[in-house]
Amino acid sequence: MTGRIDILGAGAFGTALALTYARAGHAVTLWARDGAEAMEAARENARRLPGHRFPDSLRVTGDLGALTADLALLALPTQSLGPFLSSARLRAGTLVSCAKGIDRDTGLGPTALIARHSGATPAQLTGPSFAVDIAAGLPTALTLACADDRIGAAVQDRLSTHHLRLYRTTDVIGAEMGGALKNVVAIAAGAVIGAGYGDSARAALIARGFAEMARVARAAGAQEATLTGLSGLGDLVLTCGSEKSRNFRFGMALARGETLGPGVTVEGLHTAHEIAARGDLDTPLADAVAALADGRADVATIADALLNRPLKPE
Ligand SMILES: NC(=O)C1=CN([C@@H]2O[C@H](COP(=O)(O)OP(=O)(O)OC[C@H]3O[C@@H](n4cnc5c(N)ncnc54)[C@H](OP(=O)(O)O)[C@@H]3O)[C@@H](O)[C@H]2O)C=CC1
Ligand SMILES: O=C(CO)COP(=O)(O)O
Repeated sequence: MTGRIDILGAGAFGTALALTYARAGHAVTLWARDGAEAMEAARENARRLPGHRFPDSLRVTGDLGALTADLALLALPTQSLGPFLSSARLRAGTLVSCAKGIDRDTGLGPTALIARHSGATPAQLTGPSFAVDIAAGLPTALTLACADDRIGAAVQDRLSTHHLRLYRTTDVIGAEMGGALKNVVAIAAGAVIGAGYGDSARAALIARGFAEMARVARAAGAQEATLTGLSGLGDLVLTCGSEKSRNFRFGMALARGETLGPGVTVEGLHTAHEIAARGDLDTPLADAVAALADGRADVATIADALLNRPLKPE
């Protein structure tokens, strides 16, 4: 079934989804805070996702008042979501967040932010998917999480395409936590590779990182099946194994004493600080990523500390 879909946030991911749904026959309106007219004229997002011509059924606007679809996707970074939602007064009945993080001001995930700031039904779209892969039309599978399974099923149906296959869950916390926490492990994995510790060390880090993810997510109420699914393990494997990931590249850069350019979204940095600041669980990787990013320790010191921890059962 095709229809109208609004997408807020013309970054790499919002643009990739807009291309996908417009190609599938939906009438898509993509909202950008800056540069909407230029994108509309060029029929391309040259800054965030170059090389993909917009289909005729995709239009770009800078006017929130032009958004009238009953279903809207929010493709903004997590830290922008709360302030944006509190001022935007969106009219869609269902708001689907695509953000992978935890809000540092409130400690809330994206769907709780939606519930706090709007009357819409919140849902979360998450899982292993690089914007460039989706834009290229490569096969992708994601998780659509919605506490209301009837609405979730309708959204799953509407947002699935031939190349973009959505699975469904009502475990919103599990889906959100998997997406947020895998970014922290990806930064650590990037640091391992950037420091030259090799593929075996990265594999160990991914496995121990998954144990840490599961510990934190379970404490928040996540279900096991969600953690081992696309939104948890699936996205962890993708993000820790590819230099297409900004979180992974950020970790590599940190280990080498370099920086990424300005304006690059690195969600895992905020999530690491949030988890480390909570301090209520054993989270050595989140603590290490926060310390590395703050310049409180270098990679060699952190690796030594992790390796010198008391031996224990797996
Ligand atoms: N890229 C990917 O492969 C994937 C990304 N995601 C998730 O999607 C979310 C967005 O990421 P992505 O699109 O890649 O990020 P980008 O950095 O490519 O784009 C972020 C977009 O958000 C806009 N934005 C930032 N702050 C605000 C604000 N306060 N108000 C309005 N607009 C704002 C930016 O506008 P401007 O251009 O003007 O700065 C930009 O268009 C993240 O949570 C990410 O984890 C999920 C799956 C895959
Ligand atoms: O979430 C992603 C892939 O699923 C994108 O990862 P990065 O934000 O690290 O680029």
